[in-house]
Amino acid sequence: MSALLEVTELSKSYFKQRGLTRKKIIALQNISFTLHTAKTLAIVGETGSGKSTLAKLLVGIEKPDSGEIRLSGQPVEISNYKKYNHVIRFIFQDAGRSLNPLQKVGQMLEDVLRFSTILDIEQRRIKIRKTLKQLGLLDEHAEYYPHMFSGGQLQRVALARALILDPKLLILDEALTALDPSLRAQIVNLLLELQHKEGLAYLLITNNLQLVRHISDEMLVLYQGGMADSGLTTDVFANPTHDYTKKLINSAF
Ligand SMILES: Nc1ncnc2c1ncn2[C@@H]1O[C@H](COP(=O)(O)OP(=O)(O)OP(=O)(O)O)[C@@H](O)[C@H]1O
Repeated sequence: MSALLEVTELSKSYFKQRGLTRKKIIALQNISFTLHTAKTLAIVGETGSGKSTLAKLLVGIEKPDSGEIRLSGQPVEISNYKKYNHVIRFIFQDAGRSLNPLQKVGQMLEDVLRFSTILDIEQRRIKIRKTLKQLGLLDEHAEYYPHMFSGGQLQRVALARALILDPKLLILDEALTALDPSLRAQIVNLLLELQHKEGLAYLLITNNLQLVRHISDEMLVLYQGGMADSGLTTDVFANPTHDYTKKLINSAF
């Protein structure tokens, strides 16, 4: 069976203008990993290590300089966003608070379905109700504006927007960081339940090592754009090889 996501030798650099010269910044260098259905891979690393760049390459916001991304065995074509935005969805830090304040939740979900599916109006209505329910929200929440929700409910709404297209992979870029611990625990439980029921895979970008140890099957530690350590989470925690990983683990526990 081929992997859900296979990333091979991915590299990306940026150029920053400094006066008259352009400075090359290597954001990612030769990153490779594999993610299987219903599994969670954590990406950890200090600020500037390339975590967000990796997420941007995976969802097609940025183009790699070299390397390959394969989804279910097929190479991803960055230009064909609509084709695979069903498969990979992205949810970022404070996603709940970045929802359009002037749009009711039902309308927001309706827009996602109208843009990306061929469902008719009745099928869309059913799908919206089903998705809200899946996330522990009510039918009437479709009529709510974002400011009418609590923090935890808002995060669920953001998840509803990400999950309504039945993706196979959800990228969570510091998506749980701003939540208080009890709310985070609730959302983590919900994510694990969805993974179990729907076979969702998660790519979790975070520096919360407790969370990494709790929910990720595998982890990849980035250091200055390169791979410092990678493998089963239990193995990396037990036998970190790179000094940065050792420091990170020591400082967290
Ligand atoms: N659009 C850009 N133009 C120039 N340099 C960039 C750009 N985006 C990222 N970089 C640089 O690439 C490197 C990696 O950045 P990236 O945002 O991926 O790191 P990160 O690990 O996600 O950091 P953080 O945790 O702060 O978000 C950094 O040196 C950053 O300054």
